[in-house]
Amino acid sequence: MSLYHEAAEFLLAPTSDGGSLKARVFKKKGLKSPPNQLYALVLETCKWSVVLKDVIERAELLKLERKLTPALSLLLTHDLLLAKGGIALPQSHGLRQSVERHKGRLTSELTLARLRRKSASAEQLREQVERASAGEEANIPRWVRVNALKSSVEDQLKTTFAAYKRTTELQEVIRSLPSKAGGATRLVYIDPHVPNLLAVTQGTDLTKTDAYAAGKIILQDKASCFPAYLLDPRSEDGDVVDACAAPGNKTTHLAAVLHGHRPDFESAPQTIFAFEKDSRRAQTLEKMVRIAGSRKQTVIAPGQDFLQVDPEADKYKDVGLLLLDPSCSGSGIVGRDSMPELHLPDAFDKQSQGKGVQPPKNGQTARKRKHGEVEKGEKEASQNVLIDDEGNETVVNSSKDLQARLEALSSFQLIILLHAFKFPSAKRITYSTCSVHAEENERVVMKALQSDIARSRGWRILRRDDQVSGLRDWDVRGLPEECGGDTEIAEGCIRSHKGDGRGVMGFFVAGFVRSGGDADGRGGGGDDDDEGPYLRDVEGRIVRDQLGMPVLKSTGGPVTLIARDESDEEDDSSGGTSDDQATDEIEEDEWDGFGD
Ligand SMILES: C[S@@+](CC[C@H](N)C(=O)[O-])C[C@H]1O[C@@H](n2cnc3c(N)ncnc32)[C@H](O)[C@@H]1O
Repeated sequence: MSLYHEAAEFLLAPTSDGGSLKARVFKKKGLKSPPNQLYALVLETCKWSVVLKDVIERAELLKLERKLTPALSLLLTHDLLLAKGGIALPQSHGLRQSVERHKGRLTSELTLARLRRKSASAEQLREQVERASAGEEANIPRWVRVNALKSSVEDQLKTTFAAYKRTTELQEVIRSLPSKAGGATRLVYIDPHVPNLLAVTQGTDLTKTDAYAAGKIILQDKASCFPAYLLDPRSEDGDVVDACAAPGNKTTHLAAVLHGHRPDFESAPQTIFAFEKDSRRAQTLEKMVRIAGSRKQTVIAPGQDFLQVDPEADKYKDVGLLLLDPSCSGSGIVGRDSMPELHLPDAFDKQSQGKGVQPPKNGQTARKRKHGEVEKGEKEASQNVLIDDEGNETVVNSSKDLQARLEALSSFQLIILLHAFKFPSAKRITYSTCSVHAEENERVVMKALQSDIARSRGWRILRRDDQVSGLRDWDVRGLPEECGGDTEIAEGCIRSHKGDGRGVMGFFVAGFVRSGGDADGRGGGGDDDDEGPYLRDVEGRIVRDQLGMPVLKSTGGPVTLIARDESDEEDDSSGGTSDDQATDEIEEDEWDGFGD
């Protein structure tokens, strides 16, 4: 079967058959064509179908070539007029000839279609098509976290984004489109909430940049950066746990925040324990941590279920902070199925007879139809597929199914949170999901706060006033009605909504702190320890001796100076050079999709 026949099948299949286009193409067994090529062809044809339908109908292609189906005519015309290499079939191939012999007519119809759309150039028409097909992704810029372990915002503005124009308006970035003619329309914006975060014009493949290959930039949605920033790990906080770590966006962010908070004196080494139950995903985590330059301080436990970890074990005795980002419904993720609306040209019999919709022939339809819309007879009932943040698909036929799925997820999420409460020295925890459902968010928080373990160990919500400044200023908060009307808890919860103009995905994060030791009188952080081991003045500044060394609460004396050995801080690059990082590229979906 040719590339075009395989592509036609995907073009016409309802999206409810197995999730996103990407998932459907890449998971399909026995394909003859390379999945990358197939995916690009179907997606691009779909984007252009609104223009190409017009071109094909006006050129009467289906009247002149009776053997061509509407789907094949779209795919072949797309490649003939818009693909660099033209139609990917031998010159003598019948399908190729059936379209190529009308090249003159089709080309002039494309020009006329462009002029009808008031586009001054082919480039402008392309921009129009991109914008029209972008769906909910049209409201999102490309978020780029500059990895403080390897680079800085200043560095990146001078290098990777040197051709970009600075703007202070996020909306301008969202509306901008890359121009092939130059960098004039490519914009960069420095985020005011999360340190080291940039928003840039969508549409440029940043995974091809040196900075990406070298781990200097990480493609991560803004909201996905909230948990590590909210947890705010510092040198005095001890070890850190990332309980559900792959693919590693937040693990590497934790390392970067820690690095940014390094005191100017030698402090105890800190370990990030990164647990990941799924061994395959743990490999991606390993790769990401290595590329990001934090492999040395991260202990990865591949295949390790966090719930099987003993909080009382000696090696976790110094764990002061935990980041929990468990599996969730993924309902806040933007662009899970980014397939644009398909516009099929009318079949010839309809065009000539002008008699309304003709019955579909051979799986073709004779009218515009939306993806996922199923012709009667093709399938009895349409199914909805819920794709979670790990890409797993669950068929959800009714609201009852959805409720059952949410119940299962939220019970697991609560168990993870209660398990984290048990770590004896823990003093701060963040809990996050990329779900929009209160069942997985505020309701889990409320149940956790009401649990026996929370009460006995003194866990409470991290109040808005006590949060890091960027998130204190973020004004989208939890739902009071889901927090039993408790505004302190609702205000402590942080939400983000897709499509609200802030350019982010749907997300939720809450922080927990301990306000006392546990029933056994064991340490814990609590208010007394919130400020860490150093003496602070009334304004919260660390008290220093005459030489500028911080004074320890425990001894009343200054910290002993040990020269920092810079060589210890070198990246662990032994695992891979930037060359192999470039070829060994992490799939973008995994890089920023699951965890977002
Ligand atoms: C939402 S994803 C985490 C995304 C990640 N925090 C990031 O930002 O890149 C959830 C991950 O938790 C893992 N997971 C689920 N249950 C787990 C458990 N009990 N112990 C450890 N990992 C678990 C899943 O395999 C999945 O990789």
